[in-house]
Amino acid sequence: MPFGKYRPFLDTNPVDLPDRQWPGKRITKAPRWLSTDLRDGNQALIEPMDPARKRAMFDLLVKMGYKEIEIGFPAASQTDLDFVRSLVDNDAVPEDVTVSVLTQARTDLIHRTIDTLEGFPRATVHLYNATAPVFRNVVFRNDKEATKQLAIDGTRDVMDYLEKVMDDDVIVGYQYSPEIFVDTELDFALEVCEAVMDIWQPADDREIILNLPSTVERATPNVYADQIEWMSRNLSRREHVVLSAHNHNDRGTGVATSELAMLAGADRVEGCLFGQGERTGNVDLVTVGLNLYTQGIDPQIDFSNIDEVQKIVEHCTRMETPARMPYVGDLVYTSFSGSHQDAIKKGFEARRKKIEETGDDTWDLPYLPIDPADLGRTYEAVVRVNSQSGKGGVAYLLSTTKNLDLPRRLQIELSQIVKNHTDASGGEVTADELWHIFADEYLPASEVDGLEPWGMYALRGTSMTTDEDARSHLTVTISVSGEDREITTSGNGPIDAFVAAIEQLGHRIHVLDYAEHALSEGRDATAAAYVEAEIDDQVLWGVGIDPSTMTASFKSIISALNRTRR
Ligand SMILES: CC(=O)SCCNC(=O)CCNC(=O)[C@H](O)C(C)(C)COP(=O)(O)OP(=O)(O)OC[C@H]1O[C@@H](n2cnc3c(N)ncnc32)[C@H](O)[C@@H]1OP(=O)(O)O
Ligand SMILES: CC(C)C(=O)C(=O)O
Repeated sequence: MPFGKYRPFLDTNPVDLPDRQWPGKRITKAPRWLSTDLRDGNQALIEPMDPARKRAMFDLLVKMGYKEIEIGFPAASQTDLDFVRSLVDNDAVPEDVTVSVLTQARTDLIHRTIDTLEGFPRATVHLYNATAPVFRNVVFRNDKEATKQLAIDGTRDVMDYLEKVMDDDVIVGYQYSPEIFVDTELDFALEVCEAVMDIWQPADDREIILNLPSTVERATPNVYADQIEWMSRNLSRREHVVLSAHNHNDRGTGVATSELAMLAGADRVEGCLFGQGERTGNVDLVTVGLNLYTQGIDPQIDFSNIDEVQKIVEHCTRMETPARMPYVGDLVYTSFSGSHQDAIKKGFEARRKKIEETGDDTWDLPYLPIDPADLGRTYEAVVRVNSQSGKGGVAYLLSTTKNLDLPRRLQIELSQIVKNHTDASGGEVTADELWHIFADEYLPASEVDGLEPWGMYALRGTSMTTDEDARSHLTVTISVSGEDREITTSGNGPIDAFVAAIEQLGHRIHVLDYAEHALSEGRDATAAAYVEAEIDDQVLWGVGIDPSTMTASFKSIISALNRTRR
């Protein structure tokens, strides 16, 4: 491949900042956010949003807490213009939300854009022109002076027209973007921004937003951070400047670029939900916001129902969210692989214990950087089982879906049985399928839908008394190949007595391990019993489930016994 035709970005765009400060900084608060879903996001859609979709997107952004929303490029089309007007006509903009509209630096477009703002109590006019060399040379065929003049004239046009048509009580802010800031010579970008400020005259209560886009992402994020810090240090009237980052994702590092920009002095971040936008998209506001959240910083945005956000965005944009999309993709809280599942299962157990014992709910779970529950996701999907899974995953799934708390060696035994299935099918075993595999193997007499009862032995009835020496006297009816046999025995406890009954059927049986627990609470509680037994030289587990703990334990022995003959 002819890589020689590309040049290192820093060869053409060096940044002289040997004493850069941003690497030593920390992000401590959320930036000001601007959502450009309805503008940069919308202009990149195969099918731009219709009015109903735009309104659904706008309402979502408001509900999530975005306070600055770019609602379109009203001079672009009647649809864009009608939508802007519909927000005023329907009184849809809450008092604490400022809408923003984009325009090129062309007088007719500026006038048309400002005309659409009639009736808004507050708004931002956003003007852009390209300042980068390739645009100056190829697109505009302008030199530096003419390029700067376009920005100056555009700004003056905005101010003059606002003065002419706007009521005094309307608050109109101003945003200027030198397009492809990253490709523009830094001193020239600064010169243009200063010239724009000379016209706008930022002051107390008259801020200016200087938005410095990586319109096309072309270098590593540290280079953009250097550029932002350089601008932040060199801009005059810095206290009246809102320095804004507008990052695209062409190299796949849009999020890192915005984050480093915050370290470097950006006060504001523009982007789109789930990274919609031109080409590879604008920076994903959800990821940047939730990255802050996972550092204990309030993003000031409500992500607590991420699935609803996803549903509405997918409806509005007609774009699907990839399964690996940070924080929202279908698979991002899911582990298939054994060691991950094992660690997650142990992590959840340790967390439960820590909260019970100390009340400390600090999040510290292996492989899960965020608590899925915070985003409205359930834990159910956290662990899924396929041929890469181990005992931990299988046990986790049975524990979360059926409350079964399997002893460790039973987990190992079951995991092998499940592996045989996954190796044969090659695919995933759902929680339902896992339950069927488990029930078919360990609950031969179960009434689980779709399973045929099987096994030579079945428990039909029991009656037990205990004498004053605590000896158990048991009469038990066991079906043997369809024929009921009543056996009377006694022992040092119910299990001992039941083992004696099994021995009367001609088996050698020795109980190695036993565990039981309640599956549910209350008067109709059910119990699960697990037994590991050596029966006629085979060592294996049995499981019993019954409202009576004693019957559950007998069923577990019958389960193991049947399994020796399967
Ligand atoms: C990086 C970004 O995302 S910027 C936003 C981009 N978004 C969009 O373009 C979506 C909306 N745009 C549109 O609907 C149309 O482009 C319109 C209505 C704004 C203008 O349409 P047209 O008048 O047909 O012009 P067209 O889009 O072809 O623009 C190219 C002309 O505008 C000039 N131009 C481009 N950008 C700017 C600007 N920011 N300021 C001033 N002039 C500009 C070009 O130099 C070119 O001039 P020329 O015709 O003299 O060569
Ligand atoms: C208009 C500007 C901010 C833009 O969208 C870009 O440069 O990507």
